[in-house]
Amino acid sequence: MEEIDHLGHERSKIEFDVEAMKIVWAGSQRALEVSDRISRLVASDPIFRKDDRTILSRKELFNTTLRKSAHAWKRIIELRLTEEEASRLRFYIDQPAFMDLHWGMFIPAIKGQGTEEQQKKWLPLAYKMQIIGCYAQTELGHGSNVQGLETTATFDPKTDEFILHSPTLTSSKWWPGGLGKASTHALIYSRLITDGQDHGVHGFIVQLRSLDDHLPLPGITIGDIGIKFGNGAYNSMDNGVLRFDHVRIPRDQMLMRVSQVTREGKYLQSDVPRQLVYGTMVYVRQTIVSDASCALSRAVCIATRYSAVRRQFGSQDGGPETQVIDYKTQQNRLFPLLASAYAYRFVGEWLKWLYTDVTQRLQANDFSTLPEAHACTAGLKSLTTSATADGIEECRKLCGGHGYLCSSGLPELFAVYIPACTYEGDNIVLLLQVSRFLMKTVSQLGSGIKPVGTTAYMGQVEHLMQCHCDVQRAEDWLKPSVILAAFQARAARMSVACAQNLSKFSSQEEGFAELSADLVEAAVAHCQLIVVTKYIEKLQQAIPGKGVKEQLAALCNIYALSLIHKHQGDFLANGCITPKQASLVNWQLRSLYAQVRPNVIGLVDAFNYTDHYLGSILGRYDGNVYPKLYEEAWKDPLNDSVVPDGYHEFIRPMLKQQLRTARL
Ligand SMILES: CCCCC/C=C\C/C=C\C/C=C\C/C=C\C/C=C/C(=O)SCCNC(=O)CCNC(=O)[C@H](O)C(C)(C)COP(=O)(O)OP(=O)(O)OC[C@H]1O[C@@H](n2cnc3c(N)ncnc32)[C@H](O)[C@@H]1OP(=O)(O)O
Ligand SMILES: Cc1cc2nc3c(=O)[nH]c(=O)nc-3n(C[C@H](O)[C@H](O)[C@H](O)COP(=O)(O)OP(=O)(O)OC[C@H]3O[C@@H](n4cnc5c(N)ncnc54)[C@H](O)[C@@H]3O)c2cc1C
Repeated sequence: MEEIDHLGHERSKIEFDVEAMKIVWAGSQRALEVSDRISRLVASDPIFRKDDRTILSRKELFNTTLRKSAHAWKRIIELRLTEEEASRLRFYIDQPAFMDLHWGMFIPAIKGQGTEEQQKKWLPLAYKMQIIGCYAQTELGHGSNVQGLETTATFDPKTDEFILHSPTLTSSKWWPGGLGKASTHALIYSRLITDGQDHGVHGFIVQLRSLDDHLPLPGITIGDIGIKFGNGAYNSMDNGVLRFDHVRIPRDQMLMRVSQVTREGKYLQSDVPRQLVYGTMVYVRQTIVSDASCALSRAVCIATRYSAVRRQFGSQDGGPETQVIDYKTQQNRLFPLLASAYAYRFVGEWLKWLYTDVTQRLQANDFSTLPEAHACTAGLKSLTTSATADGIEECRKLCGGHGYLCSSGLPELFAVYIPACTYEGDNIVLLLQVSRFLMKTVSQLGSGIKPVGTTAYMGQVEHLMQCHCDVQRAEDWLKPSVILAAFQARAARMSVACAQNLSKFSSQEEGFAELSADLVEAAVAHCQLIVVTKYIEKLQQAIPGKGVKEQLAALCNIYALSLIHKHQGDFLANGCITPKQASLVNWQLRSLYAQVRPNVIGLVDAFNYTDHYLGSILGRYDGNVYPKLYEEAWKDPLNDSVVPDGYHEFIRPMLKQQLRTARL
């Protein structure tokens, strides 16, 4: 039987080349080919099914994690997948697992902080999965404050070993993914003590479990920390707890690229900055920005397709009701999220370039761009994950009641995504790092040090403090120079205001504590400017395909103008725009919504997500929502029997008792 495309009418209206847009979204023709091939491979393999995840018990769910990970590894070997293909495989399997931490943090940490010798010893074992590693930094008592970690690694010159110890309950390692049940090894961040002196936090490779029977090694207490938010979701991950009781490891298991301990127990610091110990977090924060575009685009794809299928009110003469996507309020909530998904994609691409550049410089002992890389990764991780978490929840609401069903895919996506606002650095703590960087930049203005990179705009601070926005008609808001000037003026004015207010305090520390809410807002303004700038720069490149650039430009304008609307308090209070110009933003936004409306199904089709990956009845490619929702309801285990288990024990006696009481 021929399949009906319930969204066919929508697809017939699309004004741009969707296939060309798929290439832009994927990054290149080759990346699209890899993504497409691997997503189909996953979708067609029954071991990777995920439609039952929300009803499995924790043990069953974890068992599927193990099965899927082992099967994925088998396929990687059999098909000789490249690193890129293997990473796509993990992405499309779409189930958080210990493998993420092994490949995503354990290996990068050894690469970034290990000496050549250490890399030679450990990386081949890790690459062949002969050991499984995790990243164990956070403790029960400290996560954000890394310098406050309490686990100790004390050098014993007699035996040439470090003794790992957990001196307090709060020093127990707590949260590391993969630690609870799967890992054989961990990168333990602990205080280095030599000759009674505390040298602060350093990384150590520690074996936790036997490679023969997986039992914990002597002196090690280890387990899972318990069930987390939401059904399914992040519960496939074995986040763990770990305590050491005087566990000995050889000296050469301290990662020694940044600093070394000699055979005699002497502590040596190399030229490499200490902050490199935090390097793995910079790497992962960068990947999290691209991940945000994936999570948001997934939610937006579901909400957009469903909004085109769903009809409510507005029927005239028995004709069809209005598609909810045609309500301006729906567009005003949904289209800025669609635009944000594209914006985060492009800023993620740029951040990847920045990270690659800083890594190459570090290898050549050029550390000059490290502060900028830290501020950008911290700030953009914070901005994009907060907006994505809120955006997923907004998409759920955009789908009305059906969005609350697990079969919409949105509750699980929300539950699995929201910890991104916390892991790899709490989002507020990270924004405070950005504001520190901004305050330093402002304090150096006029000292001869020219601001570069993402703070280069501060070089024109005098102009930015008094310039006026050049908008008279709504269409003027479409000029990239006008948008950039408004965002630059807002960011510069907010940072300068914070710096001026800070100078009123007797100490910098007191000022930072008192003004931290304002500092966070200044950091957000700076990060939004980066996203807008990188999107505009993307549009300056050649982008092939009929109508593709026009659609991307419309989305860029929607992204920027919806932010101006949302934060108009900042723009107005700082005198960057007038109330009249703020109202022209809304006029222009409405016109942009009308421009993209016929194309929105094409813009979400361009993500090229399979129905398996989306995991949503509401977001099905064919829009065949109602029959599938109806069918799905009958699969619920509660519907296995017509009369529920427990009827005779609980319902019947209640009913009978009421009957007796009524008769009395
Ligand atoms: C089959 C294939 C599979 C493939 C898999 C592929 C990919 C998967 C990828 C990844 C997995 C992704 C997700 C998995 C999910 C979850 C994992 C979660 C893991 C974790 O959460 S790990 C723990 C993370 N913890 C944190 O982020 C803690 C946050 N806190 C900090 O970062 C710091 O403590 C702090 C807040 C920055 C403060 O540090 P402190 O030492 O006190 O510093 P300051 O005094 O404030 O600053 C001193 C100085 O240093 C600069 N600085 C700080 N941090 C950095 C840095 N990271 N890099 C460079 N410089 C830094 C700071 O700016 C100051 O500079 P000054 O010039 O001002 O002195
Ligand atoms: C799902 C998940 C997976 C994780 N995986 C790992 C892992 O693999 N390995 C690992 O080592 N860790 C992991 N973590 C731990 C994670 O990195 C930390 O939880 C995170 O860094 C936040 O630290 P915290 O819990 O100490 O929060 P806290 O710092 O205690 O935050 C609590 C509140 O205090 C506020 N706050 C804290 N400091 C300040 C300040 N200076 N100024 C203003 N406000 C402040 C925060 O904004 C927040 O609102 C994971 C966590 C989660 C949730």
